[in-house]
Amino acid sequence: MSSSAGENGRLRRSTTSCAAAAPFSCRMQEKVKEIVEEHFGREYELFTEFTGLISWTKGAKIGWHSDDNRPYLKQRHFSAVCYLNNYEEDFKGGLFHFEEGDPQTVVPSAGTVVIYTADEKNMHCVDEITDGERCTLALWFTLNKAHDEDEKLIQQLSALSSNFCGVMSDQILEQGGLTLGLPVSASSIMYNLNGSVQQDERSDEKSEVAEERPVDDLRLGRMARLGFTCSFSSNYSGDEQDRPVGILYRHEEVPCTFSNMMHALQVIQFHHFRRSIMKLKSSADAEETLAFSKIHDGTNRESLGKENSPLENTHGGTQARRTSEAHLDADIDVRSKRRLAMKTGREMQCVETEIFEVRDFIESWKEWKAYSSNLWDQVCNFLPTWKATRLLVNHT
Ligand SMILES: O=C(O)CCC(=O)C(=O)O
Ligand SMILES: [Fe+2]
Repeated sequence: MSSSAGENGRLRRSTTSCAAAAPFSCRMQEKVKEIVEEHFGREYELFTEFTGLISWTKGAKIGWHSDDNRPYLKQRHFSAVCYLNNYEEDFKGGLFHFEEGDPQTVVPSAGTVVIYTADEKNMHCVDEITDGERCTLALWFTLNKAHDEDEKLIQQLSALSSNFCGVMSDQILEQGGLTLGLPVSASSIMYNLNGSVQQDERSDEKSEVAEERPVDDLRLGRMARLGFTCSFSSNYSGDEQDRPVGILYRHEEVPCTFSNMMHALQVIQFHHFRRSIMKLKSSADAEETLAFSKIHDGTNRESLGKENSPLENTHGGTQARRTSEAHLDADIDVRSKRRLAMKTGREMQCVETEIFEVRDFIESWKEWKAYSSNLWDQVCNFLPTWKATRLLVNHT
């Protein structure tokens, strides 16, 4: 880990590994808090006021502001933004700038954390995202214990567990218990950084409406990005947040039911994530197969050149290309060839993401259920300790 202190009490710190990739990481939170405490000489004095996993997509930006620039944000004393992916590689635009001092510009890269005081000494902005998705974990810290987000979460989980204590986690999930109980993140209220009108009131500059239709509800907005919409049962009279929903993928009904919108979004996002992992694995397999085939028949794929790549052939190539493919055919089976195409062909990759298999989605739905059921068991397990210490600490 390297770090350098700048003027204005800022620190920019880079880690060599990306611990931030773990989505629900208390450890990450604690680590960042320690860094902030140490840098600002506030050891053991800070409480986490807000943690948000934030996705910035095309059109999103934030103008010059300080992070405490509203009366209801005055409890924010220190800010930390952890970058979870890479400028230029994963998204375009989205540079972070301080109005003055050093460093003036921060180039987001996975594992880098920028920390600064939340007051007007550190006015900053983020350039518009012009392509891709920029992912960050934003944290604000406070000296005021009354604004400790851990304590609020513990209270909510306690209330939930007292309703469902002793009930099988599976049944809780069936009734929507877990998704109902987990707090709707503040980010769904504060941020809708999808290129539609920016809802963050802290910024005086509103971003332009991009070509996407403005979606007020972040959950619906995120579903829409992945091709899904919600269908609501008409005969429901309860709280809107708890309304059971069905989903459609590109107007086709998906045969799964969800306790509420949040639950649907969780499964959809998990499915998306699971598919991307599967793709990565497949392409790694294909690479291995290819390497094996090179050893086996002495073919050097590089020397075949782009014209001769098997990918070209999947798009209907010339006879010459086919000949090269036939050469490779000796060792690469049809499945591996498809995988290889997925890895090397951007065009092909796009086509692949369009393919939606209901059976695959149901698999994700089941896996998510098992995951959240396990998570619930852990919450129940740790809750007594959390309540006693009034702190969510990592027990693993
Ligand atoms: O994502 C960033 O780089 C900074 C975000 C920011 O300034 C904010 O959320 O207040
Ligand atoms: Fe900010």
